[in-house]
Amino acid sequence: MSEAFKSFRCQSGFSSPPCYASGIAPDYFDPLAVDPQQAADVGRWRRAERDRLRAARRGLSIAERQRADAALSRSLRELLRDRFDGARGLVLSAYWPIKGEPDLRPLMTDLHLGGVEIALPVVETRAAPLIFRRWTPETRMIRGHWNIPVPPPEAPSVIPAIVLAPLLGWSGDGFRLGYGGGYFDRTLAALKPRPFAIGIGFEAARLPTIYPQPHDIPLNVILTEAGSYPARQTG
Ligand SMILES: Nc1nc2c(c(=O)[nH]1)N(C=O)[C@@H](CNc1ccc(C(=O)N[C@@H](CCC(=O)O)C(=O)O)cc1)CN2
Ligand SMILES: Nc1ncnc2c1ncn2[C@@H]1O[C@H](COP(=O)(O)OP(=O)(O)OP(=O)(O)O)[C@@H](O)[C@H]1O
Repeated sequence: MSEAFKSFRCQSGFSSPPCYASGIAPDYFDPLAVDPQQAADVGRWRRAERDRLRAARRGLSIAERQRADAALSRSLRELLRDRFDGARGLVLSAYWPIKGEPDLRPLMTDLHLGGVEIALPVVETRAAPLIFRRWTPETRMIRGHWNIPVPPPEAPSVIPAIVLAPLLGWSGDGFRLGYGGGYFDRTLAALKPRPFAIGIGFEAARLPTIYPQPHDIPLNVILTEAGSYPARQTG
């Protein structure tokens, strides 16, 4: 018996299949459950869409961005007020904008001053769930994986109740296309209880579908500069 399997043995010493099943993490994602040909086709389509969407986003003017950032900040504030009583005392994971993502940093500061605990995602281990570190306007950021600015290791690690997920692409049924690392899906799959996930993106990045795969987890709501799309009531 391999070392890995030994650790799943029942207390009683029996090693029946149900016993193994109880030892497998409920968020385990089985790559063999996916048709490899279909997964390869979707992967190719997603890579092409990511390139197209990144180019389209680069084409937005400064004025269009500023209008979208202001509209998104307003509707996020309203959502937090209506659904979370303002989220005072809750941990909200935001993001440090890269590659033309909507910039909500002024709102991060306002929320912090209003008593919301702000965190930022950090890739600490590749191809693993993200961790989250506390951010305040005084935090001195360092360069993390992919050069994304992140809080330093001294910043306390926290578990968010609400997570903002920047969208490269999105669909009306609540699915997200990101940069292809699978980080948000892994993180939402691993966190118990699952945080309330809010997608933040541009209206123009809407797709008819992202061809959801078994690992894709829909967001609870998607906000764009043009509206709010309630995908799921709870996670
Ligand atoms: N501003 C911001 N911060 C964020 C995210 C985000 O989308 N936006 N993330 C949201 O998740 C996490 C970082 N996401 C990442 C996603 C992909 C790769 C990456 O290495 N991409 C490879 C392709 C990977 C593959 O295809 O397997 C590449 O583009 O070369 C890195 C970080 C955490 N922080
Ligand atoms: N829960 C999971 N467990 C294991 N692997 C996963 C999980 N979720 C996603 N992945 C892997 O990550 C890869 C990329 O996923 P996907 O195309 O959905 O990325 P993405 O959501 O656009 O990326 P990101 O969230 O980093 O911006 C998938 O091919 C999948 O194999």
